[in-house]
Amino acid sequence: MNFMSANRAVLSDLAALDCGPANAARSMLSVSDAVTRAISLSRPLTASEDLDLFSAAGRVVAADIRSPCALPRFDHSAMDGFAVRSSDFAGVGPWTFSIADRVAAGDCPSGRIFESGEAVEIFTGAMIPVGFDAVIIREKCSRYDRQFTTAYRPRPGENIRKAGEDVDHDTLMFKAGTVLTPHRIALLAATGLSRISVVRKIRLGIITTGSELKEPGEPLAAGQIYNSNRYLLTSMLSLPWLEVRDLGSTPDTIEATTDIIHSASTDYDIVVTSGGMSKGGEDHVREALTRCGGSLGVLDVAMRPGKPISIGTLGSALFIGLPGNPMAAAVTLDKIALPAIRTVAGIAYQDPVWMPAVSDFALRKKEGRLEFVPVRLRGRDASGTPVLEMLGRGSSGSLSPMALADGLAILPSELVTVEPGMLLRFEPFAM
Ligand SMILES: Nc1nc2c(c(=O)[nH]1)N[C@H]1C(S)=C(S)[C@@H](COP(=O)(O)OP(=O)(O)OC[C@H]3O[C@@H](n4cnc5c(N)ncnc54)[C@H](O)[C@@H]3O)O[C@H]1N2
Ligand code: MOO
Repeated sequence: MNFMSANRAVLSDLAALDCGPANAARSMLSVSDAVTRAISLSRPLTASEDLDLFSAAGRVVAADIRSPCALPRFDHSAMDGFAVRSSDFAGVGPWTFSIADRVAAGDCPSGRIFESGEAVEIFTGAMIPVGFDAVIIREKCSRYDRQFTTAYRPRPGENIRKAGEDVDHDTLMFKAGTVLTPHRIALLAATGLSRISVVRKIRLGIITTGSELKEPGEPLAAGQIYNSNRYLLTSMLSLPWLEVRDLGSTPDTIEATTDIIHSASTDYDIVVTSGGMSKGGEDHVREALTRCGGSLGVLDVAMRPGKPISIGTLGSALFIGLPGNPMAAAVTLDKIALPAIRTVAGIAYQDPVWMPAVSDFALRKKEGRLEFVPVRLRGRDASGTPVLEMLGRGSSGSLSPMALADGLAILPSELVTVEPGMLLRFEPFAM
């Protein structure tokens, strides 16, 4: 792929950047095929529970929700001022009105029919009394006791929020699978709904594998390291609709790995492992999964980092085997495994948020692998496009590039050289 076609490709969808493995690696899946397959292996959970609005925040809607009423519920004033009839503004102003009543938010207007030349003092949020079709803000009026004068002619409808202009009665507000963000919870509250049927929390167990692993705080012997993936994965999966259980760490033996995967298989909707995915004599996860009756549908993906990512099934659970290298674990969890995990919760697939950005770096890469590079935003170029600074690419065992990055630059699989000034797809981290 040359410079110009790379610049064009960045603006199309991921599949266009992701032509998959080159000849040398035909057995590998492209990233987009891996995501599609991972999603197809995931069975959406049907169990639900009814929760109050506080508890439902961040959870996934289990069944379509229609509005039980219109919003606003009634025509009301958007400003403090005077409710008037636009037909009372004949000829040339100023015009004088008598103040015949007063309505504040929460009041029910008297229902009396007002005469021409009468106005009602009104406050933000108050119901518009029958017969009035505009509100003049009080700053445009001079008040003298029970009268006011104004030189301002309002438009019909001015400063009136109409019933139903936000939401109509009985419209589909949220489809099943919608995540209840704060704004959505507020909308439900405004309609008066107090209990919501949400998908029961997905039970997800995390197993870290590796004889070299110790926990932070423990003494380290030569050759040992601290288990950082346990904390990485638990924090990345700290989502309101997931119930994550840390199932601990296991040494690199086929027996221990089989035992822990077997015991997780009945209690969890999703089992995630880290490490032991490649093909060395110390990597037992794939064999252990087979011994537990599981199978893999995603196996070896044309990406860097994270090639050994594997996804399959384990009884009725979804199985996700992440590579042990920390950066590979983070990228594969985010890009391949999370779409599958979200599918189990009933959340529809969404393309990652991205923007075009300009590289300030040069590098050579292997053809045939979609590459994810940790980058930091470093201002904007003369045309206002964000500029990306590369933060290390060498080792998927490194943690600091990811820790310092604002997101990932995506290097198309066909690309072999990145040059400064090249337009790249930048996917920011969700902070
Ligand atoms: N002969 C081959 N060797 C490797 C291949 C290959 O295709 N052929 N693939 C390489 C790639 S790519 C990756 S990624 C890794 C994946 O390895 P595993 O999933 O088997 O992971 P481990 O070997 O167990 O560990 C790799 C690395 O990461 C460290 N690690 C593991 N778990 C943790 C943890 N919980 N916290 C912190 N660090 C962890 C581990 O100590 C190793 O340094 O395989 C390559 N090799
Ligand atoms: O996926 Mo590995 O992450 O290339 O080291």
